[in-house]
Amino acid sequence: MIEAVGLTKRYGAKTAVYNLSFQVRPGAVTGFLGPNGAGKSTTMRMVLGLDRPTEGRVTIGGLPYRQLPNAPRQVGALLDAKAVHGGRTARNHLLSLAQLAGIPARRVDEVLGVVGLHDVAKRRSGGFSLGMGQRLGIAAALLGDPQVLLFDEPVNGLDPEGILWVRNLMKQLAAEGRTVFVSSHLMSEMALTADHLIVIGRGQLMADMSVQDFIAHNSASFARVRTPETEPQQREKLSAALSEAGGQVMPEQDGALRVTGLALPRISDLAHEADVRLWELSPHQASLEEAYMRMTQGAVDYRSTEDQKAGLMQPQPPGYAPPQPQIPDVPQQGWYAPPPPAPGENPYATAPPATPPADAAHTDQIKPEDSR
Ligand SMILES: Nc1ncnc2c1ncn2[C@@H]1O[C@H](COP(=O)(O)OP(=O)(O)OP(=O)(O)O)[C@@H](O)[C@H]1O
Repeated sequence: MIEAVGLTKRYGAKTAVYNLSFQVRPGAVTGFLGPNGAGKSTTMRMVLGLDRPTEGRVTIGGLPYRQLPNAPRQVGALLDAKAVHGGRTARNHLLSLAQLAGIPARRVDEVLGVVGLHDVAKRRSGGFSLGMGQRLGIAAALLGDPQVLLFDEPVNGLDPEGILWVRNLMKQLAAEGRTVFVSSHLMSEMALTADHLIVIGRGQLMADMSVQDFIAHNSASFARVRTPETEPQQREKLSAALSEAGGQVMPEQDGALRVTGLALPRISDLAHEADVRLWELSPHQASLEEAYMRMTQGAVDYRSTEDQKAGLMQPQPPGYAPPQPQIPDVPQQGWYAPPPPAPGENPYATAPPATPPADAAHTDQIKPEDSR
């Protein structure tokens, strides 16, 4: 288990990570999410003893990384796939790492097979594509058969098949009982890969909860209602009637109304009573990506001046507290090669969207999009 307590890192006047406390448990994939500059890499570097915390501490299995006996056999990491000697072959790169850590050479060939680089093992890594480089970095992380694995943006530069492969690899490693900590910008990818999420913004903890709970808390449902564009007074009339009945009504960019807090049949009845014609009345569910963007909106350092989603930030409801994670007790298994997708199978198929909770229909300033 990785445990951070009050972790803080300052670079001069810049606070990269502030008072961060979390646990990353074995037997699960924990996604580490945050916008650019949120402090994900800094946190991972502190976990790996590459940066010293200004305050607080972070331990792996109860010890700081630097005090772990034979650390490369206990902890594997991919931080920067480009940090390799480009003049060396893939095999020689891994061999040199293995020798430093006292790992037998046969393990090098094993991990080359696991990441699918066996055929290019004798090629210089300097000529590798971004995706091949990522695979080599993952091979290096797996070399010591470690119980704890950290991956910083492992799907960067990978094609869809590579992304699916990484997704399966992470899940398999966790199913073997390992601790898997993976950073990403992409909620959509993490929602498919991770069991648990730690979200940070400007170095501070914003959420620490299971993916299931994140979906339940954030996939709020709402209705879109549209009246004839030629009769704006109808829209005003409907808006007033819905608000009076306790709904939260917000205008959408295309002239429709976004309504939360009222069921669709009730909206229909109220429109009928107000003698307002409807051109659209449709159910929608906020996407997880939007919920994540809303959560981190106030903590984005770098934003385009064209940003369409500015102003979508909503505070968490009063008394909001993330629930404790539930980690499955998965027995340790041996090594494996992740199976390729079966012929004809859609390798990009996703899990069905989760059902929102009954009380999820609260005010949400987000765009109408379905799916996770
Ligand atoms: N060595 C350093 N010296 C000064 N500032 C730093 C240093 N390393 C990181 N920072 C700053 O700390 C903040 C957090 O950076 P970090 O790289 O940890 O974020 P991140 O979440 O990994 O971002 P990204 O998703 O863009 O990789 C940023 O503002 C960054 O500029």
